[in-house]
Amino acid sequence: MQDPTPSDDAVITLSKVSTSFGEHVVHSGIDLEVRRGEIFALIGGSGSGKSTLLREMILLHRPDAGSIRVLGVDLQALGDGDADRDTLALRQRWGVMFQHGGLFGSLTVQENVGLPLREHTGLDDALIDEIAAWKLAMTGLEPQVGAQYPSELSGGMMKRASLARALALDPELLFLDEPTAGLDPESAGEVDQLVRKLRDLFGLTIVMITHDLDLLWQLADRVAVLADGKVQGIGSMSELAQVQVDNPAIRKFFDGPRGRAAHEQDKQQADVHTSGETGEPSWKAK
Ligand SMILES: Nc1ncnc2c1ncn2[C@@H]1O[C@H](COP(=O)(O)OP(=O)(O)OP(=O)(O)O)[C@@H](O)[C@H]1O
Repeated sequence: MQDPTPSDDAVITLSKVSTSFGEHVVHSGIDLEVRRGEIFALIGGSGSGKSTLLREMILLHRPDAGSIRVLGVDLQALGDGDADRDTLALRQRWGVMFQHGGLFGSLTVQENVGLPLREHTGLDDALIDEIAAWKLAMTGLEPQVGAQYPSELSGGMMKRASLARALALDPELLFLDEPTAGLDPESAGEVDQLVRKLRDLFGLTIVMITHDLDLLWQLADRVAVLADGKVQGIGSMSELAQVQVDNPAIRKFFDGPRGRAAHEQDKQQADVHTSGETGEPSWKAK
């Protein structure tokens, strides 16, 4: 299931990454690869080190050992801090949507979305506003939302605004931390479709952390399961569903009512496809 040789289209490569906090070992030799254009998910129980790994990929934390290459750049070779020119250049090639949005409460939505452009480009204010309005439209927000403050937004709108900001600099790579957490099923389904659309339209590579099994079955091309400091398995959800029988760490995600329900939905989808029916599969109607 796991591809042992690094492929030419690798956008992120982790090799023997180890991380500890004091005596607490979080990662002990993580190897994985994210390929261009795929939607790659990191899953694992609480405390398994998903967020730490994501933070390491975006230069917010340095591992104790091992190497991480992102977009062809060896992160260890970069200098510390934002003042380093290469670090700054690399940061501009990815966008991050944080779990709680990470929007500044004192700025309007449009100002939040325009912030990366103000920080990293010499564009004038009028052009920045225009680009920010376009990014908001891309994520399905009405133009008037730009004048609102984050506290006035619903959870789903907040996720969209945060996504618009992550897209501000036209990134090649997008990191999504729990993109559907805290959303009702309808809003979660809309975020799912939006992320898929963005990938298809712009060829983005997407790395996400999620506990949302529906999202995993519907959106993720490949999934890495973290447990006990290691990657326990990497593959499509269907592939993981096959191997979970022999691996208790992976089985956890398929056991329990939510896991079984999501798996059932996948099987129903397969049945719809093989029976030749057309239209939206039943599991889409959440
Ligand atoms: N800055 C830190 N200092 C000390 N310990 C930390 C720090 N950051 C993370 N940890 C510990 O590392 C472990 C992994 O944390 P991490 O947040 O990466 O897990 P996670 O898989 O994302 O969990 P969750 O699903 O609950 O968000 C946890 O035990 C956490 O307490």
